[in-house]
Amino acid sequence: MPQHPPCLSLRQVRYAVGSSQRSAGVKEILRGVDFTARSGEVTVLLGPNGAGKTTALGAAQGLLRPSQGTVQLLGQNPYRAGAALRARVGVMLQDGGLPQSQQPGVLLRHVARLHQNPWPVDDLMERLDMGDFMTTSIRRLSGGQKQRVALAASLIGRPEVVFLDEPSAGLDPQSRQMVFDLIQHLRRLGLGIVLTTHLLEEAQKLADSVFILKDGLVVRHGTVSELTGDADAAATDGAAPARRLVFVAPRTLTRVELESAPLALELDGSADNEPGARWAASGISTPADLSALTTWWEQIRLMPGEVSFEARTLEDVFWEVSTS
Ligand SMILES: Nc1ncnc2c1ncn2[C@@H]1O[C@H](COP(=O)(O)OP(=O)(O)OP(=O)(O)O)[C@@H](O)[C@H]1O
Repeated sequence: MPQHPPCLSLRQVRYAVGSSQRSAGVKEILRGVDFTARSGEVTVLLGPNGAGKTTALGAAQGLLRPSQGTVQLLGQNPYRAGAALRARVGVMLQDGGLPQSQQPGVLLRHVARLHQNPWPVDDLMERLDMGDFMTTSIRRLSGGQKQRVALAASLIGRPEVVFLDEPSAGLDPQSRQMVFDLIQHLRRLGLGIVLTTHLLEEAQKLADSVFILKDGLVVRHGTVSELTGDADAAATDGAAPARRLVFVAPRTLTRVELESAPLALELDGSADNEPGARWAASGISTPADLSALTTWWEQIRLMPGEVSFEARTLEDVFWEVSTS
């Protein structure tokens, strides 16, 4: 399948603060970041607190000037570009960036008038179910309502690229689904969507491509399947990164039985080794590992109930990266 064209690229971007003259010295926040986002795709930037996500997005939007490296946003250097480029880019401001005394309807109609071909306010209002609070001042809105106003404001100018910072933080499941649907719609329209989130389940569902940042460097990137190992498994002879298998033991396992297990076993959410306890076997990456486990069940005459195989998730990958 042909790849979509890049709408944003960071190449070996470094960003340092401080001065060698000061006692604190120079602190390098970005240490050579490579990042690409494509039109018609959702690109998710993940990373633990302090990894450098906000700084990288600041460089991507032209708010910061990298100490080294290049940034191209819609083919231009965003730090040098003027209003014409800014009109083609949407940025979702966090709550603090919204004018608190305004009503959402007044704000969105005002912003719409600043653009040549704005997204119809009524359509956005409907897609984000904002009808009930369009005439309430922003100050009085709930956190989730403010989130939706901020999202609508970032889209009203029909940008080609949109930066969404935690777009569904604090939303109830119904509102979150609306935001999901809107993001899918934006993707179909061909926008480049750059998203940061701490909700890894959301990232897993939405992302075409994921970049994980740690200590100012991209430590992993790829599609969700590539990162969780599904793609490897399909491409090779079935070997994949280690997974977990959870089973319910209908009886207590003896110490001797546990010691003879071919793989590391641990209780999974059950407090005691008693009938009905859930056990997890980790480190399963080949059919031979599975076979060793079933052979062991046969040897100890155990017929487990509820066997389930847990696929690796983006959350597993994130934890591996964060704790390594
Ligand atoms: N101007 C600055 N001066 C000194 N340190 C800074 C500056 N800007 C950022 N930092 C530090 O750089 C690191 C990366 O910050 P950044 O805000 O980019 O991280 P983040 O990944 O967005 O974190 P979070 O998930 O907590 O928002 C942090 O340790 C932060 O304290």
